Amino acid sequence: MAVKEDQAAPPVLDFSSFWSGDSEKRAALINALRKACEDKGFFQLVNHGISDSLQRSIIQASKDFFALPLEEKLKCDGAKSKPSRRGYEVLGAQMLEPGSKPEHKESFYVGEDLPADHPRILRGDYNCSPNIYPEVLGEQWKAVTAQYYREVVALGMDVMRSLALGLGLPESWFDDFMTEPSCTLRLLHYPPTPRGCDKERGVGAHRDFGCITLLLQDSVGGLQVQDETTGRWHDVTPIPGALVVNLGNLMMRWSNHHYTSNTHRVLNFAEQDRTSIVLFFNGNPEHILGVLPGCEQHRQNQHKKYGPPMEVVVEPVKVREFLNQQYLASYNRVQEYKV
Ligand SMILES: O=C(O)CCC(=O)C(=O)O
Ligand SMILES: [Fe+2]
Repeated sequence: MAVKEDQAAPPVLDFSSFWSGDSEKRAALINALRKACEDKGFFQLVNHGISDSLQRSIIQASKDFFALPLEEKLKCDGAKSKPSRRGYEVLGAQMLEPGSKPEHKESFYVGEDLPADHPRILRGDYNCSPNIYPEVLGEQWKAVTAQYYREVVALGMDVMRSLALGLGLPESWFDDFMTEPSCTLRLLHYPPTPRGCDKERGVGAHRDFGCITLLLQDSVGGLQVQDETTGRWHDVTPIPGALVVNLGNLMMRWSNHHYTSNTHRVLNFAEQDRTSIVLFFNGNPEHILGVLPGCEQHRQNQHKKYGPPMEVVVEPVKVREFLNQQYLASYNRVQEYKV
């Protein structure tokens, strides 16, 4: 395991202990996960079961797509498929940090691969639309994204089971919530972030909206997590083969701030392009969020002085409403942006 020089950087945890028959190792992992979730809600997982070759393939698939001419990418323009975001999204479409500039990233959204006549699509379920694929890249591209999607969603479910144990709940506690989960895979391309204006961002400072995020990054770097006590930014250094996992606001709210989401951003100040593959794991959109058992007492996060304001809301809310409000705000900011 890599020795980290930066003590504030997210811990690196070996997820194979979750599946091992060794109960001591498993308990030690659950304990380390719990601490990370209470502290910054950020950790890196190694030995998580997604093969190096699938990781290489999905990174390459992403690079192949973004290398296409703009007119080809625009054939996959997903702007019409809102609120189920699918397909290509141009540079500068989103703004997560109020007061920054529209973000210097382009992306491609992929959801569960359902046929157009699937009952969930016909019913108009939240985040259910047919995927849009770049025909020019053929069937193999589609197969790679679908396989990565399936494997990372399955891993997300096991991470949720480990988080349940960390909260003192049965391993299967989230299983109902995870039936027909609403998940979105986002391929992200960051050209070098322009210099010369301190408002430029690859992704502006934000906390994630949903339940958990599983992120595969290439070796370029640029992801930073904030110490919300001091305001200082710490690099989340790429570790070959590792997945960065972080908790979103949904998990923070549901756990009444026992588990926390944390502010992060991307500044690609390298001279090269950066690729990341992000899975937003959100659970069933119709699920109603109350407060998790054992978390009834609100946990004060008074040490958090930086980052977006943190509302403490306890009225039950549906997953899809909770997510939608946050997505809309991040896109509306670009509409309201004045140069
Ligand atoms: O690309 C990354 O490393 C992070 C992206 C991110 O934070 C997000 O999309 O929410
Ligand atoms: Fe994020």
